[in-house]
Amino acid sequence: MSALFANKLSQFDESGVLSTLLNNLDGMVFRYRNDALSSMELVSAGCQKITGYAADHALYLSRLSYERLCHADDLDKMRELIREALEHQLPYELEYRILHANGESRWLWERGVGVYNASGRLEAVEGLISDITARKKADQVTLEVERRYRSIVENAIEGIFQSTPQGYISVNPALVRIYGYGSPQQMMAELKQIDTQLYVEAGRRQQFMQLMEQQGSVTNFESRVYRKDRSIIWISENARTVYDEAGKIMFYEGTVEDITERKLYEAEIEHRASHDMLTGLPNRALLYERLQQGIMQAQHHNERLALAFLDIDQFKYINDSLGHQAGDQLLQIMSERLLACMRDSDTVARLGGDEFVLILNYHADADELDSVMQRIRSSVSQPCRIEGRELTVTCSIGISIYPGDGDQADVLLKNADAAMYKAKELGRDNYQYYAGVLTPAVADRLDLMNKLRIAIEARQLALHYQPKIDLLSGRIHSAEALIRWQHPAQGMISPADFIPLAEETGLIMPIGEWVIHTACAQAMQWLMLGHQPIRIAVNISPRQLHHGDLAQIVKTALDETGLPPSLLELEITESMMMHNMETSIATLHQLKAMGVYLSVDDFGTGYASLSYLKKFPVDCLKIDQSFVRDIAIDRDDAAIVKAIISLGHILNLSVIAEGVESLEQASFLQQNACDCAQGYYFGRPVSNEAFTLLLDTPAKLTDKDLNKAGLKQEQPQSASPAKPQTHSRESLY
Ligand SMILES: Nc1nc2c(ncn2[C@@H]2O[C@@H]3COP(=O)(O)O[C@H]4[C@@H](O)[C@H](n5cnc6c(=O)[nH]c(N)nc65)O[C@@H]4COP(=O)(O)O[C@H]3[C@H]2O)c(=O)[nH]1
Repeated sequence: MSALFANKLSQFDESGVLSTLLNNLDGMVFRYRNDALSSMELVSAGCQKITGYAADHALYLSRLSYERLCHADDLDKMRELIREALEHQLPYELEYRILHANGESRWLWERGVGVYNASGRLEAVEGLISDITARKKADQVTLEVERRYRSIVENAIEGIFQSTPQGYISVNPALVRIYGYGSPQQMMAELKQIDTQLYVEAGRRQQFMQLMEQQGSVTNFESRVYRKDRSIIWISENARTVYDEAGKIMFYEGTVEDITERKLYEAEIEHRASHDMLTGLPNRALLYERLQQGIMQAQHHNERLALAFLDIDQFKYINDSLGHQAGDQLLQIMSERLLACMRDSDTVARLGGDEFVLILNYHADADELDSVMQRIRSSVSQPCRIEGRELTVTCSIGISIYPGDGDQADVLLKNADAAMYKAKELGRDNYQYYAGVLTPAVADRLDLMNKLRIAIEARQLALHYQPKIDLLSGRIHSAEALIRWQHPAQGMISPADFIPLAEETGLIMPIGEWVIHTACAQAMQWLMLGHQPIRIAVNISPRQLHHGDLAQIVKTALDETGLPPSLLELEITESMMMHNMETSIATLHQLKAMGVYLSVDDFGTGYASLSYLKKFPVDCLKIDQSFVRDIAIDRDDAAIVKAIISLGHILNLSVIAEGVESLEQASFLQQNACDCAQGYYFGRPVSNEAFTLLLDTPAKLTDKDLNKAGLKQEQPQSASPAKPQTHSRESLY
């Protein structure tokens, strides 16, 4: 310590205790007089550390000298503050920067107080100065962190908020934008009742606060909210509760994301999955859901529910004759009309095609339902303009009612469908209630239809084969494939029972395709096994000829199985060919061009005439079994059969008779130059295994048989049969 400083101190502290204390202080104690130079009376040793200069340095002979170390920017403020405090006899406190002897800038904190005499005049100023550089730096860092934080908050794309149960305490510009306000201040001032002003769903804010209280946070809390202009958007909130030291909730803070676009997209995807694209109506999946809900509700309230199955009567005709676009337009018009007839709480769904299903919440009596059905019928049958034409259609409706007609969605639908079918049977353009229409016949039919739907996949269908015999050689010449349905519970079901149903429901398309493919594969197998070439005949139904792509299906089957086209025969009834003649002729020409063999089935039962027959590229006439049955005893039938044989030969067609059950019938046909015959007499339809065995064994129509009837001349096996008739007989290839 310098001599000067020690001297000064000793004036105050004779014992030295005070000077030791002051010099050990982590700061610098000072006292200067209130004279012209502000002469220093006391500066403690801390001066060295704080300023880098020794306390008794000439510099400190006056306060003014000390002030030269001060940062120019802080000096005036410092002086002014001290002057004002002293003038009012108050202590002062200030912070300023100085230049340390080592060239560094330091922050100092100074606290001073004036010393006044009895008359109140300022005698001296004394005080303490400490180095607060470290704290200032820390403050700076804190400030920087805060600045950065603020910048993140201000510039975030997500909305950020702090709120209390009473309202917002801070919000960022993004949130202000999301909620459509002008500024954070405006938003916080106007949006006071968050629960009612913001959330669309009542009680949503309470749920938010409850979760915050229970879990301390919420994640992806999705809600619909009102913007300032009352438009509605979807938001997702993530927030946490901030507690004070005592564990009391101070506020909630969190982020808000506008998820409206995502929600709209999700809604669109959901809509597509549950609605029909053409009409926008609920589809089958949504119908089931609504129906199940409706049933539950009706059950709960002990009410009834009506389900109406509606089918547009002439739709197929319009679709076929005017084209799909016209059909689509008609369906759109119909769906709008149906919607207009229903209440908002009811459902109109489209199952596909021209089938609509309506769910009616049905509170009142049957009259109410009747009047709705009348309204629907009259609305559907109003004329509509499609592609410049005026069209009028009608509809058939079947109605089932919960709980009387079923308490399961499936059952109600099935029963409404049955009732609709009844309405169709009763001449269309009417509606029928299920109760009362379910005759055993209808029930059986529905049952059969449902079973048939799964028959192919369940491998319950099989083909049996019936031989067709060449009457000249007595040998198997070809085979007719006849479908068999082996039902696990019901046993063998006759095609006569299910083929018409399959035709009506459209199931004939997959079934028919399966038959063609299986028959081709079988004939090819026989060929591969080394048997003589056996032509396989397949029955074609009207829908296959008129609505499917028969030529393509046949081509695919031939390509896939490798069967030569000439070994495939298609049997088409004459009535089928007469209907929709132009399409029929075109399809038959396509098939003929491929090399497929074509026969007219059930010949003689339709309206075929010579002139028509000439137009069709057919190879063979098949005389219907109703004429064959009595040829031996009925002269008329015998005459008809003879005439058909002649007619066929005149047209250069082969002729076959079906339903041949006796030797007499076979003899008659042979005598009258019929080329082939088929019937129980020669062989019943049998399984493929049995038919393969048949091919290995001699023909049933043995030489002995034919000789007995005086028909057959013995002929060597290898020799080709003589041609007794004048008409040509095509070769198998
Ligand atoms: N009384 C008597 N009947 C005989 C005799 N010989 C054969 N039949 C039977 O007469 C039917 C001949 O077939 P269809 O006239 O085409 O009549 C067929 C045909 O229209 C249809 N069908 C059968 N299989 C198919 C198929 O795969 N596709 C299509 N679309 N229809 C088929 O079902 C009808 C009935 O078939 P099936 O019950 O197999 O009955 C067969 C056959 O078993 C006989 O000597 N006497």
